[in-house]
Amino acid sequence: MDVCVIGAGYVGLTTSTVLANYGHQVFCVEKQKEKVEMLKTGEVPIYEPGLDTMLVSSIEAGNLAFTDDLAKAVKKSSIIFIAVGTPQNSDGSANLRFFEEVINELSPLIDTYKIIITKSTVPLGTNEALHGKLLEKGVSPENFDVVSNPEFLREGTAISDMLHPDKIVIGVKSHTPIQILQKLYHFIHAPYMITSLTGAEMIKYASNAFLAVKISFINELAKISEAYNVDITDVALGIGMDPRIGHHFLQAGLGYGGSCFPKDLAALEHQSLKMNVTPHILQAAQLINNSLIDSYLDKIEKEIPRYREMKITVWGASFKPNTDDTRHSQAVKLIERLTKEGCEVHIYDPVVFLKVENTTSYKDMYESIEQSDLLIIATEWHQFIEADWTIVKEKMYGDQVVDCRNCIQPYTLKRHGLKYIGVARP
Ligand SMILES: NC(=O)C1=CN([C@@H]2O[C@H](COP(=O)(O)OP(=O)(O)OC[C@H]3O[C@@H](n4cnc5c(N)ncnc54)[C@H](O)[C@@H]3O)[C@@H](O)[C@H]2O)C=CC1
Ligand SMILES: O=C(O)[C@H]1O[C@H](OP(=O)(O)OP(=O)(O)OC[C@H]2O[C@@H](n3ccc(=O)[nH]c3=O)[C@H](O)[C@@H]2O)[C@H](O)[C@@H](O)[C@@H]1O
Repeated sequence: MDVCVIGAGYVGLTTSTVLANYGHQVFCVEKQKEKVEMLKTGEVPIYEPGLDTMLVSSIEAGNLAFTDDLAKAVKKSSIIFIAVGTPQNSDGSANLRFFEEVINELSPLIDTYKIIITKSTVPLGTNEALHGKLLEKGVSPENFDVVSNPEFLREGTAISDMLHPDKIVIGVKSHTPIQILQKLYHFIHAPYMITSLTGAEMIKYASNAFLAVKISFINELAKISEAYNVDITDVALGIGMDPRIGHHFLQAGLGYGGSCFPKDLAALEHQSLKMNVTPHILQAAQLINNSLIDSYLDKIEKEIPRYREMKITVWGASFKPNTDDTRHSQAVKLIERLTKEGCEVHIYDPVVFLKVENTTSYKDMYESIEQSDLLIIATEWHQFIEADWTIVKEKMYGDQVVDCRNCIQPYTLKRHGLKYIGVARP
């Protein structure tokens, strides 16, 4: 099938590459010219394991092309994905500027039947409004169907998540496009969840909100557990054994970040308040998440009152392991706070070379801890969990390690003469 994907971010690139890899003819349209030029040579602007190899082989097979020419791509395609960003406005609402720009550019180009699929996460009612707008702009109703097909991939495992999702959510106004979508996704074996356009939008927000609430729940329990000298990792393991609860998203620590959870919770809260519904749980989840950096700083101050005069190394800058994305990264926020407090901050991340004023970034993990008084682990990269603690002990001046992700066994550090500070890990 001939497909046009608008937006070459995480979602657009993964969608384009996977569809092209399974035999579809894909045009990926990106408005940033330098990004297009880079992608044409097979260079991927983001760190996403496995994406570069699949992208290059799709280009070589002649199934994937990059362009900034929307008109050309739309003309050749019967299926159009919108995968542009929907960032956060200062009042918490979703900013639909990019989405609306696409609709304005797209509508005059629709002169034969096209399925317009929204992959971007958009507020409730956006796809209904899109349908109305296209009619208003004079697009013939026979020439299009709008589909809301939200994406559930995670950064770091984007390809595998897209190939093996637990469901495909399809929001429609009419059943006409469903069979075509099933053909498009012939290589994915997952149940279809068919609902209304707005139902699909809500499923997407609800999924992210539920996962974020789960994280804030375990972080609240971690605070209570700490007060009672209970190990939160035991609690997470214990409650997770109940299949109704499950083990996922019960890792206590510095909280959630990234390009989606913070903005999607804020957007859902905004949509809820707009309808005079107070979203107590969503508000509490955000409140807890926003308190976590302070909690760790209080903890550090309690254990090491002179920490502001110290040389501190932070391991981790990305919002989670296996990505170079630092959008809304709790690690970066922590680094910025430490710098503001006057600490001398040194940083190492396996893929991010962070540039923050008054900090020093390193390309070598062990070099970054030379003569450090304190080591803070802010992102649970595998390299940190598997660190050689003998080297760490030798190189550091101090002996304290703050594990903001509860990702290291306390006794591993103790065995090497290092002091472990986690949350609720007696
Ligand atoms: N990042 C993720 O893991 C996931 C993101 N989402 C949602 O998918 C959407 C996209 O997210 P990302 O891929 O992270 O966004 P992104 O911000 O990384 O990439 C969006 C791309 O679209 C391009 N763009 C903007 N306007 C354009 C236009 N008029 N024509 C052509 N290209 C244009 C931008 O230049 C940018 O390269 C968002 O709504 C997000 O909430 C959903 C699931 C996962
Ligand atoms: O809409 C989106 O963009 C995506 O948002 C998340 O994916 P992602 O942001 O890539 O990352 P996650 O693995 O969900 O982690 C999000 C944040 O939660 C934190 N987290 C996760 C799990 C946990 O137990 N504890 C915890 O603090 C991570 O460190 C990270 O900062 C969702 O998991 C995806 O399903 C969704 O498609």
